[in-house]
Amino acid sequence: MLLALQDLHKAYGSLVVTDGVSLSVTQGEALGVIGPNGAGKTTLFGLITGAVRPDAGSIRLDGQDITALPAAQRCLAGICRSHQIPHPFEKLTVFENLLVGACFGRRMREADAADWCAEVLELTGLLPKANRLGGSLTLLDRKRLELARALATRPRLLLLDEIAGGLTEAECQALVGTVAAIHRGGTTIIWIEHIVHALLAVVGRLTVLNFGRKIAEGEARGVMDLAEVREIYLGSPV
Ligand SMILES: Nc1ncnc2c1ncn2[C@@H]1O[C@H](COP(=O)(O)OP(=O)(O)OP(=O)(O)O)[C@@H](O)[C@H]1O
Repeated sequence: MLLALQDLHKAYGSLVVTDGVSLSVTQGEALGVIGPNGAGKTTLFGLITGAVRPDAGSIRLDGQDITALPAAQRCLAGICRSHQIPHPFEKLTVFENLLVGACFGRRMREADAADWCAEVLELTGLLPKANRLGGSLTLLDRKRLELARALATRPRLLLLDEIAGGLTEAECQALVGTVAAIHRGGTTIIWIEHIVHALLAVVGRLTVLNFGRKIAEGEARGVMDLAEVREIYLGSPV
């Protein structure tokens, strides 16, 4: 098992955001996470990356307890995420943005980092924009850069937070192709996404959260067909 979350709890005051969530991801798997706004999906990524400390429960990577490991150490261990709202280093070029990930997020030597970042630029379609400033990009390219920066850290476990939102259908399809290629390359992925058809093109398994609880999990299309999921998530009782 690559990642195992056991009975995680997190509350902000009286607001319970993560309520006894357990889940496991095997090496090479692609898992989708869906749920209504405020269900606790992004908080789950915070817990996995170390930005958010759980009130109770444990997180294991490769069987090792990393619950108390700081975020930077988890990145070095191979866990990296993208954020829902891209925040590139606006005054650095696209290539430099990636170098930061490779050199500081993974401590690659500069020459290795440059080679790897060139590969990531190619994979994410950003090669023609390598010398553009991060702050000058369109939404699609900012989203690509957000994904590319995470990838630059050479993660074993890549966490994607709503990367398809706000894109046109053609842009969304292009992004799906990129994520599928990353997955085929052997990277384990957990993807939070509201654009369900994009998610289903890549993930084999789905976890559904509602009010901080896991309410369903299993083979992706089977989960989407569950009456409870359709009612809670799609607002359409069957
Ligand atoms: N640092 C914080 N302090 C207080 N409340 C928080 C904090 N972080 C998240 N919350 C609250 O926790 C709840 C879950 O937030 P979270 O962002 O995890 O949900 P989500 O499922 O990712 O939602 P969305 O689909 O809208 O991104 C929300 O009600 C949010 O306002």
